[in-house]
Amino acid sequence: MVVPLRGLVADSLPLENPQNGKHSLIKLNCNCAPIVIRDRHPQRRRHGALLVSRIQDQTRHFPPSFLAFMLARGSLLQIHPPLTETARALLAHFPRGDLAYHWLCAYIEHHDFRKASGFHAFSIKSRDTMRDAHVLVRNNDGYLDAVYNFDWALPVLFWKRGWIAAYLDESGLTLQVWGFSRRAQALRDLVQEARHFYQSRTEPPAFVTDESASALVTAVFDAVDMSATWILAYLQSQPSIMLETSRFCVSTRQYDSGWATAGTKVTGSSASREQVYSLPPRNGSTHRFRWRDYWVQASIAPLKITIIIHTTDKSIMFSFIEAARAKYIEAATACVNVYLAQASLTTDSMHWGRVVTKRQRPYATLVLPNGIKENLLADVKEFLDSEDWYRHANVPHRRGYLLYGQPGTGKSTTVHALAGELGMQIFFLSLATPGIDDNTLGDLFDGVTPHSILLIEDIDCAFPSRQTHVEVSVQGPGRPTEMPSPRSAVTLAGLLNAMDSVTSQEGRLLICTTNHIERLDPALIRPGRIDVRIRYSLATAEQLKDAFHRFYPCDTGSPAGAFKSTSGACTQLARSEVEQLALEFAAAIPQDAYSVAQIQGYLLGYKKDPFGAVAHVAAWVESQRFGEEVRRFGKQGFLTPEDSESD
Ligand SMILES: Nc1ncnc2c1ncn2[C@@H]1O[C@H](COP(=O)(O)OP(=O)(O)OP(=O)(O)O)[C@@H](O)[C@H]1O
Repeated sequence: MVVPLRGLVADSLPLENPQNGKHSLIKLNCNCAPIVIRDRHPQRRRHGALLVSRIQDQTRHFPPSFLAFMLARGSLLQIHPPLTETARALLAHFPRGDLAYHWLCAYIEHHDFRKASGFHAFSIKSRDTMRDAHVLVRNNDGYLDAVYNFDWALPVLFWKRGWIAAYLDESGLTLQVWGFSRRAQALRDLVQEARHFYQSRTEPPAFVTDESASALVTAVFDAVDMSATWILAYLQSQPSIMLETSRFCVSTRQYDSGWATAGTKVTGSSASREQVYSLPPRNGSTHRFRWRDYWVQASIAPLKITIIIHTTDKSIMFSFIEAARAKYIEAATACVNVYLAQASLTTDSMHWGRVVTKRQRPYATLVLPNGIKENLLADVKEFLDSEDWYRHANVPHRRGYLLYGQPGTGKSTTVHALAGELGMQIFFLSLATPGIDDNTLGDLFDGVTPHSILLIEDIDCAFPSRQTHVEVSVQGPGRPTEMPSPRSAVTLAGLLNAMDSVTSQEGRLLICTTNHIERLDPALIRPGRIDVRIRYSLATAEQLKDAFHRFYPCDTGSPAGAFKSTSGACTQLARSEVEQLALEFAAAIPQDAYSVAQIQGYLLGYKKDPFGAVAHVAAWVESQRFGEEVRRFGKQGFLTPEDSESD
């Protein structure tokens, strides 16, 4: 039998009888010549003839490339016999990037691969280089897995309650469904099945680009925004990310708490102590991982992180972000994150960038005169709890504190301990940081997140106050006559503006520290800007005793609890003994003469030896006095500007 069908290329192909699965050879002799079908079985010969006539009939529904393909691979000859004249194809188009497009592509690729014959086209790569892997063949032997990339240059024909032809072009995926009836149902079933397959598959879906992911829920996180920090930390906690990538970025720098505690922390031992290093996701990398029931793709670029979740349900993205945030906060509760101002890579602006993580310092370890730390804590708590009151009273929900006094008296330590106690983060601002001026200062104030502390240390160093200008310019001989030049590009007016800014975050605490309150402009510390001032003095007798107790706890569980006795043996001291020693220690040191930092420095020389600390303290005090004398004596000939200021 000869059927004329021009323009198609074919050869000897097997014909499968769908009834019994048996094959017979059909000779298609084409090449612009009539097709010849040879089969000894009259039934099948008739069937073959019918098929070929259908080919002609359906030609208008198929793109030429599809027809060529079907003949080339023999798929067309597998068409089920009950295809009749009345059968018409149902056409369904799935635009590129639509979610159903992803389901169907993945489903067809997966299933077609499973029953692949020699006519299928695949490109095969090692897993390491894959960008759009469709079918992974796992070896689990530690070597790279093979990846078969389905080649969509050729259309696919398969049976699913009806014959379905699928082909891809620029616009998306087109399906043609044939059957006597219920073609729409066949299509619906296919889409549904593909969806289930997609959701439950264990292999990651193909990488998607921004355009092809238009239907998927996508979120972009600005690298300088705090949320990017949560996401990065969260990504690092996903073990599958670590499995998939073989290119690591290794860091011994202590990133933020999330990264340090997020599960992929790697520790290696050095001779003396354990070194911790982390493997943060690399810039320029893209990762796919399973999150709950969804596939997530994360692309990390220098300026942004893009998260694409294979779903159309926005609430899944919100849950993802919330999970990242919660995990970050949970990890951060054991630490205090200190954010530092950083210049932007692209613009002239500054933002809160680098994060330094500090171990929490228990608030109880603060050694301050009676009531100071308790009052401060109560005041801050009251402020944080009275947001509603501030709103109703139309007062900006902000509070300013000034901690002032001698160096080493615990001002910075207080802020650190307070942040740890209340689970707050610190935004540390040094007004002398290059790049910070009146313009960028406002952005930094605005960028402080609610429920955080904005800490400006040594606020007096940034610019001399109006009073200081006068004082310094009337100094006598031997003193610097010119005004000290400002060390910050920020002006007093700029700082006052930033403090008063209406856009500045609500619920933030501003804490400034200074060693020289007298140098501050009164406008800077007026109520409304600075509401509470706390003076830090040199150690009182009470603080001396407290400092001693902190060094030599009576708690048996504490690693610092075993001490050398007078005989040199290791022993545990009774509370009464420590109290007695603390009294002796405090009595030997003059009050208001030394900072807690100085006392701490002395006690560090007697870490396990409270008796030694008490025995040698008088000599230490004497040596300090002597040192002071020498310093004064030396001043006659070697007076420095710093010395003159401290006088
Ligand atoms: N009141 C204190 N309570 C507990 N520790 C203190 C206290 N004062 C000082 N220290 C200890 O001394 C060291 C220096 O303290 P800190 O930096 O808080 O002082 P400071 O007043 O901020 O000094 P500066 O004005 O020079 O910045 C810290 O390690 C801290 O442990």
